[in-house]
Amino acid sequence: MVVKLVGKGNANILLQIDESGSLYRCCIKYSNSVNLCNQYTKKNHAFIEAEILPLFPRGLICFMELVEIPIEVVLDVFREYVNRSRLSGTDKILCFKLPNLKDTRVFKNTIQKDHQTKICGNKDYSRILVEIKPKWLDYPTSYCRNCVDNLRKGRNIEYCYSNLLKDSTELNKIISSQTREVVPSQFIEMITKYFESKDNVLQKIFTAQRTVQMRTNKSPSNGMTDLQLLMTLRDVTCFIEWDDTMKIIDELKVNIVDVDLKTPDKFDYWRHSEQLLETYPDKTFH
Ligand SMILES: O=P(O)(O)O[C@@H]1[C@@H](OP(=O)(O)O)[C@H](OP(=O)(O)O)[C@H](O)[C@H](OP(=O)(O)O)[C@H]1OP(=O)(O)O
Ligand SMILES: Nc1ncnc2c1ncn2[C@@H]1O[C@H](COP(=O)(O)OP(=O)(O)OP(=O)(O)O)[C@@H](O)[C@H]1O
Repeated sequence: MVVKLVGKGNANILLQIDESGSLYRCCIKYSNSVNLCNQYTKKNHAFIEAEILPLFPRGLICFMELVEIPIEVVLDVFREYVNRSRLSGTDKILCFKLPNLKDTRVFKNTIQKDHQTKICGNKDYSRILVEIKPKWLDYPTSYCRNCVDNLRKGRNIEYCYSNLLKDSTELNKIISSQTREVVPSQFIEMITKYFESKDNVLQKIFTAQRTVQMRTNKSPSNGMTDLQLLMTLRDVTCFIEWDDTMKIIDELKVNIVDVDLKTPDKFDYWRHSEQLLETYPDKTFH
């Protein structure tokens, strides 16, 4: 099978290399060295097992298996992102094998899309996939970190997932009226019930963020490690899949992805962002 690039972020590419229904998520963080990418992937896997999984109910973090693949298999795509890969003396790529949560052959219709929310549907809208990036649900500032950050980045996003956590009517702003015209009413009913429930994914992420924040306050000596973990929890993506056979909210397929270890070299970026946010004149409170 021809290797296909099915997703790309700042630090990873997602490849389809077989018909198994799985994807291979390869690190491209270190564009000059496959070895460094492999070392990071190994460390990242250990971090996810030791630090992330214990913070969440079983099954909520997307299942990821650490696997090795021969570099030849993916070289054609991979070499566009990681230079000199052949010269690094490495013949294997370490990556995560994970289920494909957004089969683009199925979810062909993009119904709504902005930086924090994507809603896609299959041909007849009997399956709907919602992809969200909720960001900072527990924030230490008096102002809302998400809203002010979106303002300073020039994004016109008029809702906030930290608001949805407190008030389920925020969903009226998140799911647009055009979307409501297209998707089945059963989907709207179920997703509304889901976000009204105390067990929704936002509550779980909030609890994880709060747990780590409190631990940091109690023993600041863990400083950088806990900050890295906290920043990971503030940058996750969630997939929520509905189909028209589902009767109760527990049947929704919910997965959290992108729970990668943040590296200490991001510290200056975080400090700089914090300064920009603190001095940003237009604050939002809720
Ligand atoms: O700090 P922020 O809020 O700007 O978050 C960055 C994200 O910005 P956004 O959420 O889109 O506004 C940013 O997202 P985008 O690239 O803008 O889609 C990344 O997720 C970045 O993480 P990393 O450097 O790829 O590990 C994120 O950096 P981290 O702060 O999570 O390290
Ligand atoms: N399991 C999955 N199945 C299908 N698509 C996925 C899956 N995981 C992620 N994606 C898609 O691939 C894109 C990039 O993947 P990912 O978020 O892992 O990259 P990243 O480099 O970590 O991103 P970022 O730039 O946020 O750091 C995501 O935005 C998402 O749309």
